Amino acid sequence: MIGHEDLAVRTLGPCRIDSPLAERLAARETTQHSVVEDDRILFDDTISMAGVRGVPVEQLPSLEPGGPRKRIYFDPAKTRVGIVTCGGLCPGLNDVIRGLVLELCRHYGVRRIVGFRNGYRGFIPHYGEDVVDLSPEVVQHIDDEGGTILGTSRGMQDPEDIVDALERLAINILFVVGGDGTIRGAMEVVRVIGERGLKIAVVGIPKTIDNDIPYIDQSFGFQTAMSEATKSIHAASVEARSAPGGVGLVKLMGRHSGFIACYSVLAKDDADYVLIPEVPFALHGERGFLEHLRRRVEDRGHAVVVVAEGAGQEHIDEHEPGRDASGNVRLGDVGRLLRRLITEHLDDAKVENNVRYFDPSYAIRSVPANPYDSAYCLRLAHAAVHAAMAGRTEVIVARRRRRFVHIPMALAVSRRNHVDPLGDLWMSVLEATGQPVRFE
Ligand SMILES: Nc1ncnc2c1ncn2[C@@H]1O[C@H](COP(=O)(O)OP(=O)(O)OP(=O)(O)O)[C@@H](O)[C@H]1O
Ligand SMILES: O=P(O)(O)OC[C@H]1O[C@](O)(CO)[C@@H](O)[C@@H]1O
Ligand SMILES: [Mg+2]
Repeated sequence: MIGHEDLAVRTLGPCRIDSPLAERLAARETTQHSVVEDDRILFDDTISMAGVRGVPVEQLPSLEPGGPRKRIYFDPAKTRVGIVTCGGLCPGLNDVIRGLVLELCRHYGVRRIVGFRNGYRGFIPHYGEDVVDLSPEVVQHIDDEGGTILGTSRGMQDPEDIVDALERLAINILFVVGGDGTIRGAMEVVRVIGERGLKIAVVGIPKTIDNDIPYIDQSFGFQTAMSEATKSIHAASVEARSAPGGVGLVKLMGRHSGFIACYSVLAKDDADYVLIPEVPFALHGERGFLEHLRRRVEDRGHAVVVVAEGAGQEHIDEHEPGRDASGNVRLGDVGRLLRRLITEHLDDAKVENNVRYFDPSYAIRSVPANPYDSAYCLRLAHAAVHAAMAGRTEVIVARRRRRFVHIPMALAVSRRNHVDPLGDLWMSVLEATGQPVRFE
């Protein structure tokens, strides 16, 4: 069970400097829409969960609220900031970079901001990467484009080398934008910073189109990515309905978590089956997926199947599970497997079929953020700047139950966010598709 110690946020030291934002904060109080800096946000959100702890309300586990502080740790005029984006692309990365730079410059008066190129390798001398000076002029319109103007990469880098680079450039604050791997990397950087007795804040803005970071409502870019995915589901549905025995099969990203598959199917409400990593399924047999699909095609003349890339890995025998440069497991291609098996199964059963396979792949994550995600990215960037200027370190900023909070990095990587097979989301998917609870 999560306790106080899991939620404690590290700070570099006392905040002794008046914030340039102090005047704006004078009239703030905790309301339904804001939480003042010395209040706390309860971790549990049901009476039953809070009740089992059996402690008075002020002793319940709680999170530090995000947002501006009246007094800050860093002197803006003497603060130098670095920004890095790591891991896979995600809509909104440029919005986050832009938001960080604008908030730092315009509201805090920080003038020296650099971007490191191509993820953590941008710190390492032998790659020969330059650093990019980031100013409001440079970032003003970067949100019109997908991707990240800084570039990104996978692959391990030595945290000692990273901290060497921070020291060489006299960086006081490092913002890391990335997923679980990036946050683990940042924790290593924090460890070395501590060993060298440096006062450098490291603040993360969590990024993952898979939505697999825990304890947060939803990661930025997810809404854009799932909206893009609905286009392929629509196309699959049109193809399926337009051919005898039409089967539209769509494979979507989602290594360990099937959120994109679930939400895009709910948005389109055209799919008959959703297969996700969290819910294993049998392929063969009377109650297996293939036989159910055959009946559906015979009854209705067509079907649409959406599969998350991490689903059904146990069915892929010929696959050698290698790892990518960051150590992430390389998945077998469940989409191609299903395309073959569905065709064979319908052929064997003498059911006329036309299987159309869609793999939108990177197309869902390389687009610019939609307006909702852009606004979300900007607010996360603001929260990250407030946290860092107040000397918070080894934290990510996040929105949890619609409140901006600081979550210790260790907690953010302590587990993965999954679609709960017993939860509301999966229930909604089952209702929308009409598929059985299990294929067994
Ligand atoms: N276990 C780890 N320990 C230290 N650093 C790590 C670790 N895993 C990854 N990193 C660092 O973080 C970077 C990004 O990690 P990774 O490629 O796994 O992407 P990610 O941040 O998890 O994002 P995505 O959601 O796209 O997977 C890597 O290039 C590597 O430098
Ligand atoms: O960019 P790469 O290394 O091909 O990684 C693809 C993976 O990255 C993710 O988009 C997560 O960032 C996964 O959904 C996908 O499996
Ligand atoms: Mg990852």
